[in-house]
Amino acid sequence: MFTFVGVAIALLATLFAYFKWTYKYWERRNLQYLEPKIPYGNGTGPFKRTENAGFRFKRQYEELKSRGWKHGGLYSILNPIYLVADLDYIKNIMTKDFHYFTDRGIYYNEKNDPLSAHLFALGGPKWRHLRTKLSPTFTSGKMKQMFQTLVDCVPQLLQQIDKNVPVDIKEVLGCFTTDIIGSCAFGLECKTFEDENSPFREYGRKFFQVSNLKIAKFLFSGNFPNVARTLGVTITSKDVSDFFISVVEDTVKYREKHNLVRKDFMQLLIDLKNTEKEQMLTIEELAAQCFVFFIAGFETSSTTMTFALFELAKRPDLQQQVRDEIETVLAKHGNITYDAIQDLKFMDQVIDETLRMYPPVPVLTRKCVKDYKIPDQDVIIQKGTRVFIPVLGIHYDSDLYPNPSQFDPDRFSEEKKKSRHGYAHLPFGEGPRICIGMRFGLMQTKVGLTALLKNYKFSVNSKTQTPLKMKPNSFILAAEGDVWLNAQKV
Ligand code: HEM
Repeated sequence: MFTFVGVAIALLATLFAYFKWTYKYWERRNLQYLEPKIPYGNGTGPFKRTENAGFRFKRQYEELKSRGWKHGGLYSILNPIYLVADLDYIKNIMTKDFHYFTDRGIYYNEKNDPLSAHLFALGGPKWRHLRTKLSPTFTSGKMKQMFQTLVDCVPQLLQQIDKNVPVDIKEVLGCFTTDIIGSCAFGLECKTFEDENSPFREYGRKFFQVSNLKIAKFLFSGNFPNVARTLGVTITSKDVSDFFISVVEDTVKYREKHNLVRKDFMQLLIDLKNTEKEQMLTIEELAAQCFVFFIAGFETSSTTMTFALFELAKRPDLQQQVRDEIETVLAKHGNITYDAIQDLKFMDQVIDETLRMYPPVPVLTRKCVKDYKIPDQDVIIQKGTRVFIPVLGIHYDSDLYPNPSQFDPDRFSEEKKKSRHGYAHLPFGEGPRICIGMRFGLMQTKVGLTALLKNYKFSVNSKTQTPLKMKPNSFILAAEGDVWLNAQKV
């Protein structure tokens, strides 16, 4: 018994000493750091989350700035994290010196969880190859070709608003973007409005439901990716994975058998699969890319529309300004067309401001892939270090955006945009790893907002809990609970 207690104490003491030694890493590398706590460093454990991680990094950004630091060290369990506050440093990392930071440092496991090996997570030459091949999928020409598919989803959206007043706008818009992405990425009619338990909606929702176990897996695999791979840790649950892989297999088989060609993402991936000889895409790799378009594409745009409508519902004057612009532009173009959407300049400002206050991805990450010397500093970021860019912190920095909690689209007038640092607004990221679907995301957001604001006046219903709270356990910034709006026909 005494021996066991003795061994346990010795082990604990060794572990404690190891943590203490590790937590001197940044000191040894000559970088100021925020004091970590054993065992989670500067983070929180999976079971004590009371806020979205974006807010923690926002506070840490504010802490660095208040100390006059341009950057600083943090720890996630036993791993050093490099947190950047200076916008020029951020520009170097994301763009100028990108070749040192080509990877995102997100865990994936091709063998046990094939859907996790997608463009967002992949690094190195595999990412570069796919990115080059997939980029032509998102040109403005391709967006124009897909435009009608988006517009075709509008009548069901409007029907839903008519049927349900007050309306749970987050849910309705989630269905709208699921239908759009389902059609463009999988070439399928998801019919989520007709069947609220349609598998695309169900599995899409499930992917974003974050349990403590999922957070624990994420924390573990992010910090110890090699051990996690050896242990076969998976991020996508089996039913979600089975569903998406079988949908893709069936669709590819059907199209190839019937020589069916459609103007959608799926087709571009099939072409890639069939034309590439050397680095041919397997069906699983193809499914992973469809999956990421779906996952990255529906929730980001539906939350953006939700937050924009929520803010506009509180400001009838701004709401009317957007409506007036829609009327003028549609009178000129006759209908909701691709070109009409490009002319909605004030709506662009509203969306930019919404994405400033509610960036769906509140923290951006990179992984250093070769030792990098910070310009003008005696600090070297070692290969393998994860780099975090606190987007939410930057977006709420009152030096960049005075009175940051106020919704003010005027901040994004051409003149004001020019007067700010180019990296002060990062809702889509920047550099070669910028969101590949940005054009598509903006297009569906603008189509949805145009259709809704043209036809309805929105106000906040008393069932909505204000001020809005953000989900603590979510990878993206999303409202906790429903967002209920009153909709009155114009
Ligand atoms: C409002 C809508 C959207 C927002 C705010 C958004 C935001 C982002 C952000 C912040 C990143 C990381 C960029 C970086 O690290 O520099 C990203 C990457 C990505 N997004 Fe989006 N996104 C949106 C819509 C979409 C859509 C519609 C799609 C696909 C159809 C998409 C697919 C992707 C993919 C595949 C990546 C990974 C790109 C790479 O690593 O090469 N996103 N997105």
